[in-house]
Amino acid sequence: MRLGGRIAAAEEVLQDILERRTPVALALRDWAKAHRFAGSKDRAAIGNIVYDALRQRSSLAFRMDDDSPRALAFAATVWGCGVSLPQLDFGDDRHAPKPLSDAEHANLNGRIDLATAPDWVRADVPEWVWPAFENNFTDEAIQEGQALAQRPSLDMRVNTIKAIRSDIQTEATPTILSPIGLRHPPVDGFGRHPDVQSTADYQRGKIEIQDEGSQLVSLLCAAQSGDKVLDYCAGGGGKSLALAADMNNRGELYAYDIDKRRLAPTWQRADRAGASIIEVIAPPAETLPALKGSMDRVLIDAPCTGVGTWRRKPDAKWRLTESALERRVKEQVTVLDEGSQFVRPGGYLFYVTCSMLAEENEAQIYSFLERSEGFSLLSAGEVFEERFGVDGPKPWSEDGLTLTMTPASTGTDGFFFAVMERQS
Ligand SMILES: C[S@@+](CC[C@H](N)C(=O)[O-])C[C@H]1O[C@@H](n2cnc3c(N)ncnc32)[C@H](O)[C@@H]1O
Repeated sequence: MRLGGRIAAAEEVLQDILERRTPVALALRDWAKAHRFAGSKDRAAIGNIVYDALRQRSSLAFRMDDDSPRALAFAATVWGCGVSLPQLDFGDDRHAPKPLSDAEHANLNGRIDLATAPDWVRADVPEWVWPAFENNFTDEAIQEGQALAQRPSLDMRVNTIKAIRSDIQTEATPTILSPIGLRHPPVDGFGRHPDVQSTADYQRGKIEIQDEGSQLVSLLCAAQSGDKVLDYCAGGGGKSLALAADMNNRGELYAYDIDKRRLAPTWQRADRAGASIIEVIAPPAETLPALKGSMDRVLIDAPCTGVGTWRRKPDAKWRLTESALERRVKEQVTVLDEGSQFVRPGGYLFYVTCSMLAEENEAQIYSFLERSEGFSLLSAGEVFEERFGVDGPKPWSEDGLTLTMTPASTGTDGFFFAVMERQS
């Protein structure tokens, strides 16, 4: 396919996403199925235009004075993928979109200054979420929003049950904070990340794909060999696998989730990683109640809005609603109340979200501490410095105790982390 055909295809996919609310990955897959002639480079280029358009939807629409899929596709091609204006002369390409109008041309040439846009537009954060961002990040709120609208890196965690970082055959470079992370930087232009899953190291379980932020929160749980640990919202087992490695595959590690289907890949993933200490507890979870009050560590990786992952799931940013946020907040209350019952006196409760909204984070922890007896909040900042040193990038901390990692501050996905000790 030539450039014109790729832009037209991106426009079609964006239309599907914006008008029919189709999730981005599904829309791209459906398009590829219906257009089998498109090669892998075409699919990558179309994907980049579409993802960039969604990441920066409000600022691109402002600069184009138009929020149509066509305007977004052209804007993302130029400002996201680095295509120059003369390249947009499609000549005889009959699959190309119709030629640019004078106004479109002028806008792509920078006629409208983004500096004149409202802050939420410059930050590419939905207008209704913006007050929460400003409240959290004050003078740096625009920078934080903009960092969430950039392309992400592809991070891997070295599975220390099977390998050390220097064993891995890769062009990826060591991550700054995580001592067991490797990173492929964000791709440029129409590029794509290497297919990590087809490498021998991946297939032998030596590496997992896991954002550095997710690695860091798992390491911050400081799980020790021989501990009894419960991963209460284990999902597909990403953090359970990281905890098992940190425990040197010794001890007891239970992976529970209310959703059986989400848990399902965990058995196979644990097998590949050699993480034999993971015991999956799937609903109806008859063995779960017997664990109450006996865990050294309980991790609650709570259901959340996923604001911190907007770089990877930019369609979720524009789909998020206040009622969805309210639902998540209620679920967080439930998982905290349920999961905390498993901590033994003297044990630790970890609360993690991949959100950057105080309502799901600090506010959730403070309300838990008020309604439940026997837990006290410890300083996650001290643990962070102990594990990752004092010289590297620093997360945010509103209260000096909990931590919020963000793309702008730590170069990771956004993650909130709090640690509490159960006294009695
Ligand atoms: C953020 S995801 C977990 C991701 C996972 N820990 C990982 O690292 O891949 C949150 C999970 O919480 C689960 N969940 C929601 N309500 C729950 C409840 N009441 N009890 C247990 N799990 C719950 C969801 O099914 C979802 O899989």
